[in-house]
Amino acid sequence: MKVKKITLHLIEQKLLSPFITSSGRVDTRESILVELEDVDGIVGWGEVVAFSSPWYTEETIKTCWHMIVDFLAKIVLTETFEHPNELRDYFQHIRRNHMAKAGVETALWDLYAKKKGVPLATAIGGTRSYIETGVVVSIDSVEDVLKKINGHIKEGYKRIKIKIKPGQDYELLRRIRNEFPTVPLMADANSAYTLHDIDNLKALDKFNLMMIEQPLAADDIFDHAKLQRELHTPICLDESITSIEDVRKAIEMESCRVINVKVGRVGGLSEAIRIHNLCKQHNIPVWCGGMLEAGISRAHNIALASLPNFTIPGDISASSRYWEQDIIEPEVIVKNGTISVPSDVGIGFGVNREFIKTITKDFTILK
Ligand SMILES: O=C(O)CCC(=O)c1ccccc1C(=O)O
Ligand SMILES: [Mg+2]
Repeated sequence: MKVKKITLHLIEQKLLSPFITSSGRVDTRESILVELEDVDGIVGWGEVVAFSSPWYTEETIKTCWHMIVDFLAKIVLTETFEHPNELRDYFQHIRRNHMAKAGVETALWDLYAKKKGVPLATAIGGTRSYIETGVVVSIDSVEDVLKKINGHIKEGYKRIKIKIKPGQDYELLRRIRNEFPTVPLMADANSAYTLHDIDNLKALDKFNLMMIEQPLAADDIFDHAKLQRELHTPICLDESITSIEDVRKAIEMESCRVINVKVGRVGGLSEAIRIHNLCKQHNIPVWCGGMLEAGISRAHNIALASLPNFTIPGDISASSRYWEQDIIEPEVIVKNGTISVPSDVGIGFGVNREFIKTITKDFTILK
């Protein structure tokens, strides 16, 4: 593959409803769409999933724009690639900046699959034609959380994830379990607790949660190992896992029993696949996390979740969960809690350029 042109599209869309976690709130969502065009005129699409402010990781839309324009683009435009895995080595001397790298790398994967004439899911070794999926309810009043859960169960989602924080945990979960005693349920704390809260966290064991996601600090695997020894509920790591090396250490230390894989957080699909493979060897189930994304990242997630060790429904909801209109065609629909893995080449969805134009705030062309 020889890329001759990179177009970055900075888009902004309003979420249908604000998304609130213990560490941040999102009302409008900026994203960078990465369009790679090769010498034969074939186009691959990626999406940078960083937020406008650094509440979830240290990256922002602006740092990603800077990284791609000033460092990553040059590598992609200079080198010739046989396979997208090679990009990982070229990017190695640039530290971190995983979401910027992933935006470019996933576009190269789409291009690669299109040139091979196969769906992206096939190109990465996916084995499922349908994926099971869950949905996330953000922090809200107990009454509204119960109402939303009820709606999502009716929509068919296979698993409900709620956001918790100190003071909005025990009572909320008690009320949820009262009304929905058997629904597959998990809680995501986005690092809102410390080991001082250990008794409060142990008290949540009785709600039969599938897992508790990232209770402790975003860069920690040491305290999580201590906590996991005290909890019956499996811990799932999200923020703490930024690479396969983090996974190796977390498994060895027994810091968690489940891992949330996000392509952007770990720097691309190649790293996500390696993480999937390592977890499979160690019988650690994985699931695909979400980033309130637009359709291109959603399509990459669907392909990723078709790998065999993605055995737990992920945060890959329907386009209509967050958007009035998605940037891809057709939009992603959830039927009986499942999404079908597309059989068209590459990401398997069309990209709606006309709609993208109407939500574009800035763009740049790099050659
Ligand atoms: O539905 C989604 O896209 C995922 C929602 C979600 O939980 C989330 C959204 C943005 C940033 C971090 C997280 C998280 O998994 O912690
Ligand atoms: Mg999380």
